[in-house]
Amino acid sequence: MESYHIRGGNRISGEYNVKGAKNAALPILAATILSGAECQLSNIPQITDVCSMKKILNELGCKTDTSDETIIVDSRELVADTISLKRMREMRSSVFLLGALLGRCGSAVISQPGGCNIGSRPIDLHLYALRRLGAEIIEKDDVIICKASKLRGAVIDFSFPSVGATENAIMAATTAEGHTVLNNCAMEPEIGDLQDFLNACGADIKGAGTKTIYINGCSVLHGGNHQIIPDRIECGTYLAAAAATGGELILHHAQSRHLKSILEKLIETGCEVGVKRDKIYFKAPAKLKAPSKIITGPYPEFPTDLQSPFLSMLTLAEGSSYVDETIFENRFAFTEELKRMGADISVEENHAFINGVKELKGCRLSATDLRGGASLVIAGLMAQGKTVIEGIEHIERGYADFSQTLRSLGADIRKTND
Ligand SMILES: CC(=O)N[C@H]1[C@@H](OP(=O)(O)OP(=O)(O)OC[C@H]2O[C@@H](n3ccc(=O)[nH]c3=O)[C@H](O)[C@@H]2O)O[C@H](CO)[C@@H](O)[C@@H]1O
Ligand SMILES: C=C(OP(=O)(O)O)C(=O)O
Repeated sequence: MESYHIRGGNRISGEYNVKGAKNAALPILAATILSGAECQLSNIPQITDVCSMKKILNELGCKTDTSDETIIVDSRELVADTISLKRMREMRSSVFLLGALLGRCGSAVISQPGGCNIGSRPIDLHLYALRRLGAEIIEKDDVIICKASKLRGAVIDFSFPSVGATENAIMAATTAEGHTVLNNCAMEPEIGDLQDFLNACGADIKGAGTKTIYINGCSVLHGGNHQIIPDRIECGTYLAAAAATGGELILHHAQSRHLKSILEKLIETGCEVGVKRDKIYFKAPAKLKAPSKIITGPYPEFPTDLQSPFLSMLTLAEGSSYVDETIFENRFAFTEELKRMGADISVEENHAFINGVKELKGCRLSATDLRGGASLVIAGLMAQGKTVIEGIEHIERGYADFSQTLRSLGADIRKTND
């Protein structure tokens, strides 16, 4: 079983090239199916979720050719419309195959997607949108069978701005007959990236990044080239690690306009932040101050994916910090592990109260989800003595070369197989 061994106390300092966004790369890889042609995607992060998505594409008949951070997907010949239970369970993003397959061949057979254990994560909004576009959906035992002899444009009103449901609806509507209007959409930058990729393949989509998206269906797409946007969550995680350890960072290929709520919180804790084109210059004080309450919410509010790294970072801050998690009902599980290190945290429903303590003690910890896992690594970097983190497969779903990157930035961390 692989684990990270960390000896705390070193600062996270240096320079880093931010990788492509996991949450943009995964739906866009699925969307290559809609093109029915060859697409070249660059700035693809080398993470295990991308490997899982490539396996699914291959099993459906797509040919993939990978070199470093570029993938060419040739989706001319599809041989299947069914995703196995095993592949569906590997990651949440397997659900994107639903919109892509329906749009391409009018049928898809899937099951409930797996992924991080951070809440119940139903897919009712995805299914609602696809039904509005004319899909017939039968849910039987573990299997979800979707069919549409013809998808037709529709007005779709989301009751909540779900990121994944917005993306699945965009994919299915891209090749539907007629116009689609999506209301109360999620506005995350990764949705804009999906729009840009599909438009590069000949789609007619406008409005991503706002609450309303307009799609003129077109029967045939062509191949296209696209560069994935930088990962704002990876960027925020390394900033939290530097802030937690009194470090200094220069991040290259960053998109600071996607990081507004994050940089504002870091400035409140006493960090200095400078931005020049695609670079972020960052310097943390010796001791952080507790910021005003962190409340997660749909973009542009504070991202739920950075709630845990920030909470971890605040365990040694001066004063009391408050965090409200409004997106996922089970995203404080990692705080139990932080408490074993000596953190003073109490959780009531979706509120966490953190009283800054003088030190954390190294411990043997277990990661149970991606961002919670990254936050345990941050705690290990801050702690006295040695921390061992198990369950690192969760972390490597979303961070490329996590331990090597942290080591190159000064951490005493090693990955072992014991
Ligand atoms: C691959 C990807 O992009 N993952 C991101 C995406 O996940 P994901 O697309 O799963 O997140 P959603 O925006 O859909 O989920 C937000 C909330 O809506 C609920 N919901 C969602 C869909 C649905 O059909 N019914 C329903 O009730 C969820 O349970 C959750 O409480 O956005 C989340 C919120 O920013 C991020 O944490 C994830 O990193
Ligand atoms: C929850 C996350 O991802 P996913 O939706 O892929 O499970 C995440 O990136 O923090």
